[in-house]
Amino acid sequence: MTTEEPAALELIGVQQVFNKGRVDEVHALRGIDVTLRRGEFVTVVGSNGAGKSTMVQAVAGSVRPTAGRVKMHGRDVTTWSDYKRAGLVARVFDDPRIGSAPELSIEDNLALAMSRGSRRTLRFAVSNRRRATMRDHLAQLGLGLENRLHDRVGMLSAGQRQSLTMIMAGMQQPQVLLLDEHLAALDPATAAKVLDLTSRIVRDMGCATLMVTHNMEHAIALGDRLLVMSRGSVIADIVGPQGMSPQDVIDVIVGAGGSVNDRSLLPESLRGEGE
Ligand SMILES: Nc1ncnc2c1ncn2[C@@H]1O[C@H](COP(=O)(O)OP(=O)(O)OP(=O)(O)O)[C@@H](O)[C@H]1O
Repeated sequence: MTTEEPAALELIGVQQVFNKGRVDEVHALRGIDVTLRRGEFVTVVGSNGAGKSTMVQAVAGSVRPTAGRVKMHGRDVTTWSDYKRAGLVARVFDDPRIGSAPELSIEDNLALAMSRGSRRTLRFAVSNRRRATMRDHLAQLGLGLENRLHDRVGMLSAGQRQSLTMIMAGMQQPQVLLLDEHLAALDPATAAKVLDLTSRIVRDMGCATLMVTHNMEHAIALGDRLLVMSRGSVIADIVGPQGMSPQDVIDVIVGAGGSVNDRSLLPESLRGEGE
């Protein structure tokens, strides 16, 4: 008898109600069931307010679901704080200023990333071996940051900083990587570079990855699976979306009863026709 490896990430009937019982009550997640295997790269699209960020937060532990369970490698982490999940989960935000400490040097930020999930200490930051590892990782970016280890991160451009955050996420060796519109603030050329880096880091790490994006082309190109969210539910789970056009995905969304109110998801010819 073979023992099957538990899923890297499981969301089981996850519900999230904000402002319960008030006039402004919001059902942000209405019973989400999603499973990711180790190494799986899942992209998530959906209209504004569909619940994408809330789902990411439920995985990160920054919101506690109203109902349902979150499991990582078979372990129930539903009640774990984001701090307690730090050794399992890495997250890259849409704002490049979040995710690294501006007052600290590149070296110290990387040292923190390496120690994340264990004791947070900078004591080993001066080890030559670790510094060489940092230089190797930074050199892959082709931005010359390997020669600026002692520069403060606050001096870096948005693209350099988001690239550094991706490297830091990789160094954490997480079981689950969360990318929450992490290219949104970057110009197209920089976004393309960070996207390429993302794809390399994800393949090297072999962790389960959830990437929320408003860019349908990115979602189609990168996802082993593409999830479509609408009004707090996953309305489509497309395996191997490569080869589909944005219009094909929109047809799936509409066919599943969803709508596209996010104009950036639409092909240019259809913009202006959303709800
Ligand atoms: N802390 C909160 N308190 C109250 N309502 C919230 C909170 N966070 C999110 N919401 C609401 O929950 C719903 C889902 O929001 P969420 O941010 O998850 O959507 P999203 O799909 O990420 O949207 P977008 O693409 O616009 O970022 C929205 O109606 C939002 O206003």
